[in-house]
Amino acid sequence: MARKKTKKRPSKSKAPKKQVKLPSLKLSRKQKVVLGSFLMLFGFALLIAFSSFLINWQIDQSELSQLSDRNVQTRNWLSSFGAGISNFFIYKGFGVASFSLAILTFLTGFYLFLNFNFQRLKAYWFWGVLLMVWLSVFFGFFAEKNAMLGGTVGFETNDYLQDYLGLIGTILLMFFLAIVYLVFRLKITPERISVYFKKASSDIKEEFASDEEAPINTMANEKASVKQDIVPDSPDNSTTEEVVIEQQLEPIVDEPKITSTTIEASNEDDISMEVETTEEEEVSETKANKLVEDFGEFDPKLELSNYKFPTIELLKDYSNSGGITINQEELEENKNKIVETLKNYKIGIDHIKATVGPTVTLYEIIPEAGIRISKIKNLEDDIALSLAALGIRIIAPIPGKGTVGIEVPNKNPRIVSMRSTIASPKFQNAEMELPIAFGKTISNETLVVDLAKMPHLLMAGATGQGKSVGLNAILTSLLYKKHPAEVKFVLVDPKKVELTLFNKIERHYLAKLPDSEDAIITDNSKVINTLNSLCIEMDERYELLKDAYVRNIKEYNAKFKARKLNPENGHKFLPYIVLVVDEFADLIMTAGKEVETPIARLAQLARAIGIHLIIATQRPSVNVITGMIKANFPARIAFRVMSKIDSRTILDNGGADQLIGRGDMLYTQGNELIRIQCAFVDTPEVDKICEYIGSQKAYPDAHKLPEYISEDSGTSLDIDISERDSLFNQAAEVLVTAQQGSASLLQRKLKIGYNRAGRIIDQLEAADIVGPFEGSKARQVLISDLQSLERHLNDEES
Ligand SMILES: Nc1ncnc2c1ncn2[C@@H]1O[C@H](COP(=O)(O)OP(=O)(O)OP(=O)(O)O)[C@@H](O)[C@H]1O
Repeated sequence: MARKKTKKRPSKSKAPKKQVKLPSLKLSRKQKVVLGSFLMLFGFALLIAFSSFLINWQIDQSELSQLSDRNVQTRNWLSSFGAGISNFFIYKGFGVASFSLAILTFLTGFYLFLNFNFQRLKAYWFWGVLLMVWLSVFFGFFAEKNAMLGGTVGFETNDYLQDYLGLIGTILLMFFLAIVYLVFRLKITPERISVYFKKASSDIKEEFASDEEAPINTMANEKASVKQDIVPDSPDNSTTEEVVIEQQLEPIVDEPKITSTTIEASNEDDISMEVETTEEEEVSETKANKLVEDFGEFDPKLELSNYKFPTIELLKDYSNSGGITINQEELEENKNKIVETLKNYKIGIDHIKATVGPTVTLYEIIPEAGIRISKIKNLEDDIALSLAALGIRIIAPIPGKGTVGIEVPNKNPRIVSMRSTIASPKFQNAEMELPIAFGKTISNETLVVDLAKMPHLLMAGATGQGKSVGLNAILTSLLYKKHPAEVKFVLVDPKKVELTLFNKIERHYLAKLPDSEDAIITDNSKVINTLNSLCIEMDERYELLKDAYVRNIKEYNAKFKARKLNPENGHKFLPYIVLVVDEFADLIMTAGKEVETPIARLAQLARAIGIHLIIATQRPSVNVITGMIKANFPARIAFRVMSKIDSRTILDNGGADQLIGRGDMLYTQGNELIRIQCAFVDTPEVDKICEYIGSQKAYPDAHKLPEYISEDSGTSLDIDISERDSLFNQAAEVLVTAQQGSASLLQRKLKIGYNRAGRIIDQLEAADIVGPFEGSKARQVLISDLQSLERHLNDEES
């Protein structure tokens, strides 16, 4: 199997190289302008020549053989040149379909002139040329009436096809090719056509309905549409093209239904009484189903529907730097050494088996009957010393197997390329929320894990042992699998160099505070605001989940996609948020508790609502990785560390001090330790990926995190009664009457948005009217009735 793979690789890598070479012909901006102008004018000239050829070709034809003669006069508007080139393309070539060549040439010039991304142009050429050939063959059917229509290519190809397939066969083939074009290029499918017709008919019905009952315009008849201006990402951003995307977000009516009955008076003295019962309508399944039927499921990716995931060719193939070579001599030598060493300690071996990994080989030993494994375990250090090689790790016993494992580093370690892990079927077919391809295990299997299940990751390793490469591997994995609508990164990089490359994908994948300029946070003091803002985001998301009666982000998003949640009530599609903190030790040293508290809070609570933390540190000392942090980060990665103590701090186990560095790592998700060779992704590769993503159409701005007002200014705002929301008193009355401290109740009763309701709740908390946030439960209301509320507010004012 492994051999097959290595054989395939060279052929795979050859094909893309050809593709990459084409655009690598780098032109300066000036050259592009000159060449672009030339091509535009040339395209225009072709258009003129072709048009005039259609009118004058019969007259000019006799002159064609003597075009080089200066005295020969042609009728073509571009004279001999026009007549010659048109004859070549139209008469001898593709007939009238050749006009597409003129248009494509013009377009190429236009793209060069304005320095647009060539990605789309390639598609124009591909489909344009195909369409030209098809049209030419199609017009070949009419060659007898007008030979000019299909040109020689059209006529000959048509003739050739008819000889083999007959007229009907050729027509069927052409029809089939037309379908292929419609489906792949114009994306026309039966479902789309039926949705279009259904929408048209419902629009007409609505039109009639609104004419008849114009005044009773209920919410259900209104259509909420999201309009978004998208700035195309030309490298210099000099031009702005406005694209309007409309997505039907029809609200689901959940207004209370009021029914009233009247109890008539039985005799004259009696008074009749009207009884009103209010019944809250449930979110109707059928209504949501109908919306899904009409408009399809909500598609969060629609805004960037043309987004293309980075291609595997952007990653380098390191497979030639070694391949899996089984060095028999080395294996034999190590085996003998192990057998001899153990013999010195009077441990006999029954059976020994070797598994060759990318950087280390695992020798699995079954000791002779009667030898207790605990004996080997006690001799662990002595055996390691006797084998005298860096990176030896003894696992006694291997969990679940009852054998003893000795890991010995290979003389020629192999680089595990990111390309090979990304291309592995395990990663490609991973049905995970946030799949990460870490690298390869000792048995050469790609290890793919779900960050969403971890749910947070702690990473440690001495300097230069592969931590930054590891972080890049994680981020790269997510970039290869997740659409910009599905995941956002918050990057904290005090070293200011490691993560800056990701700046290029700011408007696709990064999230930042509303008032900050840079998405990547390099200033420690700003980290505190961001962490607190994430806590607010977390609280808001919990409220949304509670309103939607779901337990986690996955269920919430599924419900939102099925159009069962009303965007008018603040519901929205929630992307996952991955917070990456490089050099956590540095942060703790400068900011201390202020950072630790929100991190611990996020780590404790954020798993259900899709915020995941990855924290990396060089110094895994106990004052950096405190008990509170450790307790909430069950998933840990250790690259090589300098001491056994460090290894114990990070893994609760030794072993990380025995690693060999360069991406050799131990991974645990709470139970056993797995030794992995981390996938290697170099800075230029990450740069290329970011460049590829960054050059595509983006969102107008980075994803906005909620605004965080730091504590000092926050309390002054709350204490300052004059700055309270104008609906503050009304809101207090609503909550005290209902005895329920929920933002969604305020939204419904006061008809306000989610953010405003959240702000009012905060002000109510500051005024001691409602209690603090309690996770999934509603807040407690601290005042029992309206009279007490009035007294409370009066006391405050005086
Ligand atoms: N997975 C890997 N495979 C092969 N070589 C690696 C791997 N990871 C790291 N290396 C090698 O180790 C070098 C240092 O790695 P890296 O920059 O990730 O270290 P670091 O732990 O982040 O160091 P620092 O903490 O100082 O930033 C790399 O330049 C590379 O040559």
